[in-house]
Amino acid sequence: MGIPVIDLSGAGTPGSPRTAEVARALREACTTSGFFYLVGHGVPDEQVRAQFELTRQLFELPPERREALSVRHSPSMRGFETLGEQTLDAEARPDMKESFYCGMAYPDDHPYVRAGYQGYGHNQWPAELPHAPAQCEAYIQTMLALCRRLMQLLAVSLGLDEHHFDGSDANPLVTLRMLRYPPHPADADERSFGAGAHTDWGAITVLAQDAHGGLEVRMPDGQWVAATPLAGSFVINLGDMIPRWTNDLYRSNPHRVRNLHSGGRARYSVPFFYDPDYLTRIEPLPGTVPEGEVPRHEPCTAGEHLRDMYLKTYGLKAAA
Ligand SMILES: O=C(O)CCC(=O)C(=O)O
Ligand SMILES: [Fe+2]
Repeated sequence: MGIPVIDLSGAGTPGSPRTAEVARALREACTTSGFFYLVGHGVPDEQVRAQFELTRQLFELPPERREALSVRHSPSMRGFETLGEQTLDAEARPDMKESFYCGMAYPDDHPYVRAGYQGYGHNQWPAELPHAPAQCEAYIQTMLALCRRLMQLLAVSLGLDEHHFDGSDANPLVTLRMLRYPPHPADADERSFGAGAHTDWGAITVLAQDAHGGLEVRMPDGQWVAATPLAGSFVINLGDMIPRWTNDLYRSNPHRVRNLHSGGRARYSVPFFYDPDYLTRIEPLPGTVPEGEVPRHEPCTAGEHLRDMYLKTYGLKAAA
């Protein structure tokens, strides 16, 4: 079994003619691989290309500048992280990737920032790249609109009203990450990864990957399958919040990265992580707990769920 391709054309807005057909394809993907390629999404190639160009520029900044803008100096986890700073798979070596995190900017007097909710706050931008803030903000808005549409299609795929999730992201908890993977070292062992095996934690991830490949997905039968780059597509996957929301009907499958196919060059990727409002309740959706059974997960808020995951892979201390 491979990673399916879903074509969003003709289903891009509520009530559009292919809505039911795309929802059926989504249900199939979400109950099996939890991953699919999305084509016909309407995001201009040029906008994605510009994000990769910016990613390259970010990692060309001198190490001392990246250190000055480290996530360690940001209460909202925005900025640079260096090689080895995250370990996604606790059994593996630290990840061989560097990244830059940014997100929607929330002002310091926003109630969620004042409450210290993880992930809400301002960004850290390098002054050397003055176009970065507006460009990333535009990309985030494009991705947010796409994810809102995907949530509508997910609702239809679950037999719910198309607008069931509308309004669940009054203060979206979204993260744009730009990643650089150095070439896989010749002396790497079986515990060396660009990104160790992990599931994503949030609701939906929209990944733009470059043409080199290197992402691998574990299918329900345990096989690792390459997410071979498909020009013009995004790789979409569900994070752990969706199984929690669907009583494990929909899957968040493990994936990992090894930069093995780039001919000794760096690999770049740009994932966007979509989560609803920090305070959105994540509990089984109507119709997902079979008659006579008890829910498989404790209810929580989206924010509580994410905070637990960050603590796990960064060894951060719990926020007071
Ligand atoms: O770089 C990739 O292809 C995947 C990155 C990833 O899985 C993540 O950041 O969660
Ligand atoms: Fe991931």
